[in-house]
Amino acid sequence: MSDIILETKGLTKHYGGVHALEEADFTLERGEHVAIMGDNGAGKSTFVRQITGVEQRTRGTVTFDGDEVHFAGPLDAREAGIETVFQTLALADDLNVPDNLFLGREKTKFNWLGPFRMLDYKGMRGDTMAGLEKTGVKIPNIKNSIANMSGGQRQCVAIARTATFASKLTIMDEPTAALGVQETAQVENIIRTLKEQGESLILVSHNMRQVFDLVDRIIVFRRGRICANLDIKNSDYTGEDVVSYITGAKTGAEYEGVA
Ligand SMILES: Nc1ncnc2c1ncn2[C@@H]1O[C@H](COP(=O)(O)OP(=O)(O)OP(=O)(O)O)[C@@H](O)[C@H]1O
Repeated sequence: MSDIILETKGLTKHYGGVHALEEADFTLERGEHVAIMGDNGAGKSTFVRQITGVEQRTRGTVTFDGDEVHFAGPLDAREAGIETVFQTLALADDLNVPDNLFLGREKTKFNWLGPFRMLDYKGMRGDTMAGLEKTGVKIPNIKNSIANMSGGQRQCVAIARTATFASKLTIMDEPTAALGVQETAQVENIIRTLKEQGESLILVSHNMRQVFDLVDRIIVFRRGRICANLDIKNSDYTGEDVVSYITGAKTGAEYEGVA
């Protein structure tokens, strides 16, 4: 089994004349936590959308868990083992926690009373509880609809999907952007738990403290291109260095010192 869980080569996305993503070469090792940083409009979300099947790339390759992949949509990516927590949470307000977690991939069981399969509510509740426990998320009552939960709780539910489905890669696009201090701390704790469990993670974030706290490596995007690859665990890069790459004051750290 290769140590690389995700690799992109020459990944490019043009929206008409807008070159949102240009020739992105990127690798993520199994169990590694990498942050993607960059100014507004730098191409971070575009990069995530090409990996998660939300959009079809203009060109380039994506290799996931050893296979070159062309996801037709987000469900395809999910089935392959990529769980994404988007900025817009993609949770259904009127549904409860298990229904949200299993939306689009409901668990069914054989119905002895008829010829059809039926929804396995008990099984889904059990798996939900296990997923929440694994990530340390505390939700008072999983049967409550999502609409009655705080922003932080909702975010935790979205993240708990990762543990429930034993995904191979979690991608979070600014998971704490809309959260308060306590809720942010809760989400960050879950990310630490995922690290301890060996989960691979891509974290899109503007929060320098958070990134230095949580990840092994920072990738900086600028004007659609990867302009820096900074191994922050094994070097003395500072937040100032990262800002210099984000603004373009510094250049030339693409895949420096990393295979
Ligand atoms: N559907 C689209 N159609 C046309 N242009 C787009 C589309 N989506 C993104 N863009 C453009 O592509 C560029 C990259 O956008 P993207 O959303 O990836 O940036 P970002 O780094 O995620 O920014 P932010 O931090 O603000 O979320 C921007 O110039 C944006 O206007």
